[in-house]
Amino acid sequence: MSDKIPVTVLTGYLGAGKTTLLNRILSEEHGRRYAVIVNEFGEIGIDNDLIVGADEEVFEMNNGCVCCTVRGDLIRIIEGLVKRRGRFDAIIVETTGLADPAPVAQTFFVDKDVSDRTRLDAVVTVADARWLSDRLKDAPEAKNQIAFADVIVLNKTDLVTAGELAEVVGRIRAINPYAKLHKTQRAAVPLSDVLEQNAFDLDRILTLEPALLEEDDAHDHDHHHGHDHHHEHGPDCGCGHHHGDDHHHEHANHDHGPGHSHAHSHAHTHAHGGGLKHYHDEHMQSVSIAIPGDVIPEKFLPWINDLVQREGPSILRSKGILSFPAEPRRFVFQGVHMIMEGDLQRDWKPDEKRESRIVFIGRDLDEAAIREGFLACAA
Ligand SMILES: Nc1nc2c(ncn2[C@@H]2O[C@H](COP(=O)(O)OP(=O)(O)OP(=O)(O)O)[C@@H](O)[C@H]2O)c(=O)[nH]1
Repeated sequence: MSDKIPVTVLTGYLGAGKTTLLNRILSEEHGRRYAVIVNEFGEIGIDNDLIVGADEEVFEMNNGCVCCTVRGDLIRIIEGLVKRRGRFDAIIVETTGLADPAPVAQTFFVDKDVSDRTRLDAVVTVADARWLSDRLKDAPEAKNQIAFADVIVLNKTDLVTAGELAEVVGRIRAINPYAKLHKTQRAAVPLSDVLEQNAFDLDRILTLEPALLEEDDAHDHDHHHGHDHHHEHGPDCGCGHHHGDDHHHEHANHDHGPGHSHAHSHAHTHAHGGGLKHYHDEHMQSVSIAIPGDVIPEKFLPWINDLVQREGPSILRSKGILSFPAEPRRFVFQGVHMIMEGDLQRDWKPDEKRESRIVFIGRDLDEAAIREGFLACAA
């Protein structure tokens, strides 16, 4: 593994329990030292006061909305931090409850100085079991935070019945079938389940359990399968903030034009055996396609580049592991909206089945076209 500093992006809707989790992280005896970067939206210093722990350094970014100003701020703070390497082992970025995690996540790919020194370890989303279902209906940023998550801490389970909890899990799985999900009270989750996950590590990018890809819900009730579904709708960055004309998203391609609309989830319920419910989310969906063998890089690379350029606003996350003919190494890529990176990584192991697999999480994806395009790259 690289000696890059791991960064955890902690997100979640207002009041979900981010500060509770952060306090737990900072007060537990884990022998690690964390630098914490807190993004405040408007209120100065409040979260800072709530955070316990003497050894940690807390940096605040008060310059407004995380999705607009932060890149520059975050880059400056991280550059300052890495110069003082040795005083801490890892970084946690807590974002405001209204933030789209995309620009924060992108910072770790886009900025060379930052990406040379740090690696995005995981996006951890804290969700409120009592209110999440409602917020998924009326708050696009809440949905984005779920869609982006590598780890979901489903908190405040004390406030719901078992049936309500199963329902909210079903709704989460309709949006993001891949994240690890932990149900908690007071964000009490073993820190080893939240920190240092390597969820974004290019070498372990597909943390998907193969079973998740099968149409089979027998193995674990948490592993509901997101049913792909598409629907015509304009692109929607979902950031939920109104932006002036004076800011630029260099590569991020957030569409704040007339197509900016709030996604409402009109969930359909399907009762399955055992009382489990599967929800379809008409706007947020996942597409996962596997080719049982090689793809041709000269076909695949132009195709994927073109796809993320064109569909970037609606693709929240993309990941893939590819097998190229006569190439002993695995080609691994990941992306956030239209920013994508990929390279050849470790060798395929002798006992590993060489296959090519891609996953997208996004809004209103044209699954049939994506599938057709990818299959056309098969060797
Ligand atoms: N009932 C219940 N309350 C909880 C739980 N976890 C946290 N809380 C309470 O929920 C409130 C919000 O928790 P915070 O940790 O401040 O949430 P946050 O996500 O940091 O909130 P913002 O900073 O406003 O976005 C606090 O009053 C917590 O004490 C839980 O599991 N059950």
